Amino acid sequence: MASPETLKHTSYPGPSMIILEQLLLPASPALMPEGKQSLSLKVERGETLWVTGPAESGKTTLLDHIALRRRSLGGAMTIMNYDAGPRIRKRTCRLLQQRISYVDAVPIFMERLTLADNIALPLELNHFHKTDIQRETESILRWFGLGAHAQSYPATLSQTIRLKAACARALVTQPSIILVDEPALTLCPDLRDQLLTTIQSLVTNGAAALLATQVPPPPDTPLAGRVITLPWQPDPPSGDDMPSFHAGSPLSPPSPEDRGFFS
Ligand SMILES: Nc1ncnc2c1ncn2[C@@H]1O[C@H](COP(=O)(O)OP(=O)(O)OP(=O)(O)O)[C@@H](O)[C@H]1O
Repeated sequence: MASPETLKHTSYPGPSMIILEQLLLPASPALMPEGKQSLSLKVERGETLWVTGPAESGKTTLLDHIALRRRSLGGAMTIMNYDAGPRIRKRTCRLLQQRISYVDAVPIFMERLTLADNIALPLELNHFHKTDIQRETESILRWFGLGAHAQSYPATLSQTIRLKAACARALVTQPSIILVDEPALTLCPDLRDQLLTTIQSLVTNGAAALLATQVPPPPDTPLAGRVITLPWQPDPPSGDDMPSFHAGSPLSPPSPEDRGFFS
């Protein structure tokens, strides 16, 4: 099989998947006097970070920045050892986005494609071989119990099924960074538990996950991790003023060549 054009883990040997240095994010003026906050943090390989906070505290905006969907208002961002700030090259941005998956609040589908074809799309964009695409797509459809909807069109499906499909599409490539916004974590308890269990396996293999919710995760969550609260109120500096969250060893992130994960 031709090797897909992707970022191999050897190109980012350090343990940090994400480094934010005084990244300027908006927040409701009702929460932050100037309507903005400055966030510095590191997220390591094999780490889960729960991003909590009230409505309009900047959770979605933070995920959008890490997904490289928004230009930052200021500060610096490094993703997998690449400068992901305003001067990021188009090619680097495209390659990083192939390793970042985002289950956003209102997932958008190609409405003229079936659910199965929508889920296969990230594999096609990563130039996987046809037989691999078929096998991986069928596996993840089964994994998320979406087999009966495989040939349906997204517009004909309920919101829960669309969110399930968005989760399948986000995870089919076994990404290095997984971002999940609130609805997939709150709409349906069964979906939430299955999603968190699946992400836990990817995190154990070295991925990093950021999950946004208004309320902190319950103690019995299948995906334990560090919790931060927005809007960000940094502690007074004490030597190293950047909080560094070390959880787990610097494992290699899962590679797209690892087969059968969802079988
Ligand atoms: N493009 C933008 N330009 C300026 N301000 C923005 C932009 N997008 C969002 N905001 C503001 O940033 C603040 C944070 O919004 P965000 O959607 O990140 O909040 P949230 O914590 O995800 O909220 P919720 O829990 O309600 O989803 C809000 O006050 C919003 O109005």
